[in-house]
Amino acid sequence: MKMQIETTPLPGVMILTPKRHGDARGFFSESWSRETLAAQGIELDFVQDNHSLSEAAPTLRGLHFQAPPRAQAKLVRCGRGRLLDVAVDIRKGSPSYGRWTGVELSFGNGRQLLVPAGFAHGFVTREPGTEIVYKCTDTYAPETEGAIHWADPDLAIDWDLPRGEEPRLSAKDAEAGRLADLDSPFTYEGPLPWENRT
Ligand SMILES: Cc1cn([C@H]2C[C@H](O)[C@@H](COP(=O)(O)OP(=O)(O)O[C@H]3O[C@H](C)C(=O)[C@H](O)[C@H]3O)O2)c(=O)[nH]c1=O
Repeated sequence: MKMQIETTPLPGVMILTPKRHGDARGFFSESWSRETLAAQGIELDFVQDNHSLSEAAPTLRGLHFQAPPRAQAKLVRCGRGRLLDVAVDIRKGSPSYGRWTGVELSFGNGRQLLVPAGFAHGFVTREPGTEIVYKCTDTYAPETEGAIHWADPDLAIDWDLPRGEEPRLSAKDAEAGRLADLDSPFTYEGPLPWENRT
């Protein structure tokens, strides 16, 4: 099996873990293959790869999204270090609207998180020098970007921060508003194709 596919408590958000072919040199893995995912009902065409380094820990980036028609699904993995990756359902009318899930991604566990369009995405790093790499199904469109505050009390995300430590943030993220004050540009259109297959 090339890719282990697991559900999370948040419908539509999936954990994809590629098989690592180990040998005396180290390992090889296919981190993404359109064919492998399509066979599981996950037909996504990625058009941009992103890579960011966060020097200090905890650094928190998010919660971000691009609005339709430039919405992005993302396939996220941790190239170096360790992070908690978080997705929030912001599709109006969704049975899981406003719910979040968090999964630890690390170079060690090789896990990847599939964040569908319609979900806000953010992460907090757990080691210095953590790198994140992720594929997106649309290109960068800053005019469509939206943000939700990482500590939105209605979301009540448990970022599991070290006691009393404030995360390093961008000014944009520090000033983000609450989901309740956002007219989300996303509307629930029913279960995602892969929700009923796994
Ligand atoms: C997202 C993006 C940014 N940039 C430029 C714009 C700024 O000059 C610089 C940093 O951008 P920003 O502060 O928005 O980067 P992050 O805070 O890491 O934002 C990302 O973090 C969360 C977790 C995400 O899921 C999104 O991909 C994205 O919003 O990179 C680009 O040139 N292309 C891009 O696609």
